[in-house]
Amino acid sequence: MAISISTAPTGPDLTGAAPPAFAPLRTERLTLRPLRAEDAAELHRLVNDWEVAKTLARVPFPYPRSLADDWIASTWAQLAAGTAFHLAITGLDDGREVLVGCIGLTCQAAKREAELGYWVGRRFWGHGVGPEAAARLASWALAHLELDRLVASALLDNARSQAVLARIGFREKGEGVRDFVSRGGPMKVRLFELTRDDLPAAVQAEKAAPPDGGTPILLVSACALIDPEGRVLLARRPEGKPMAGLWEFPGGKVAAGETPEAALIRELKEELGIDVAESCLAPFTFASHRLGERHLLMPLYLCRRWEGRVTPLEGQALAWVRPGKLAEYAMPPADKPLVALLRDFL
Ligand SMILES: Nc1nc2c([nH]c(=O)n2[C@H]2C[C@H](O)[C@@H](COP(=O)(O)OP(=O)(O)OP(=O)(O)O)O2)c(=O)[nH]1
Repeated sequence: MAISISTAPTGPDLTGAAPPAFAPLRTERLTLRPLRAEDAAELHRLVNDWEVAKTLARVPFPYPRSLADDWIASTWAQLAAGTAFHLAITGLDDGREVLVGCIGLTCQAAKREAELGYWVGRRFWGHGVGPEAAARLASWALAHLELDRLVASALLDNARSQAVLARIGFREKGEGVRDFVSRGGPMKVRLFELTRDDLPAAVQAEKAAPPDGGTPILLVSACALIDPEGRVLLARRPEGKPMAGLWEFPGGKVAAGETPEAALIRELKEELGIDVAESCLAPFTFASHRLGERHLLMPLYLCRRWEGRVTPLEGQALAWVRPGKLAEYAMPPADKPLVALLRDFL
C-alpha cells in the first residue's frame, strides 16, 4: 500500500503497512472503515480548513501534512488495542470511493464510557453525513463494546453539531470547558450523553399499543444452560435489538399459541443449534418487570442436558460464566434478581 506523494514533509513511512482488521460499518450511503495510508493526503486537504478545524478540540490549525500520517498510524495502534475506534467516513462519487470525513470513539474502560467525535469535510456539509455516521457508530458501540454510555461535546456556538447530537438521541448534560488546540486555549462546550435507552425508536423501542389503556404483557421464555463445570451460558444481545450489548439468558418471545417450553426449545435450536427435551427444562424462577410500554413476564428455566454443540447461530457473542462472576456482566434490569438467585442456588 503506497502513500500519496506530497511535496510537504510526511510523517512515518506507512508504505506497505495495513490497518488492523475491522469489519466496515455500513449505512445507506456511507462506509465507516479503518483509515488507510493512502487516505493521508485527502484527509489533510479536508481537515486543514479553518471552518472544520475550529470546531475540533484536538486538531491544530494549520494542520501539518505529516500529522495526517502520524494520526493514521496512531489510530491503527488504538484500534488494535481496542482503546479507540477512529474511522474514515467514506461515500461513493460516481462509483468511486471518496473520503468524506472522520469519526471516532475514545474509550474509557474504567468508566464504561466512550467519547464520540467526528468531522465532515466542508464540501460534504448539508447532506446529513454527520447524523448518519454518528448514529451508526453509536449503535455499533453500545452493542459490541463494554460500555454503558457515550459522551460528546460541542462548542457553545456550534449549533449545527449540537443539533446532530440531539437528532441521534444524545441528551444535554450541561456545560463544560475543553482545551481547543485550534483555538489556542480553553473553550466552553455543551456536554451530551447517550445511553442504550436513548437510541432512536427505530433501534430501541419495542412498540405495542396498550389495549384499552392497559399494559400489554410481553411473555418471554429464557433458560440458564449450565455446563458440567457449573458455568452458566450468557448471550450478548445483537446490534439492532433493544438493549443491544447487554448480556442475557438465551431465549425469546413466546409466540401466540405456544407454550413457554415449546418457545424455549424453538429459540434454543434457532439461536444455539441445540436440541433440548421438555423434560430437561426445570422451572427455576421468573422475572416480572416494566419494559417501556409493556410488562415483561419471563419464566427462567434451568437446563443441564442438551444434544448438539452450543453454536452462536445469530452471530451473537456467547460466554460461559461462573456463577460468582455473573454480576460482572451488564444485563437487562429484569435479570438482576435472577442473577442473585442463580448465584445462591448453584
Ligand atoms: N431472552 C431474554 N430476553 C430478555 C432477558 N432479559 C430481558 O429483559 N429480556 C427481554 C429483552 C427483550 O425485550 C425480550 C426478548 O425479546 P427478543 O426480541 O430478544 O426476543 P426474540 O429472540 O423472540 O427476538 P425477535 O425474534 O422478536 O427479534 O425480553 C433475558 O435474560 N433473556
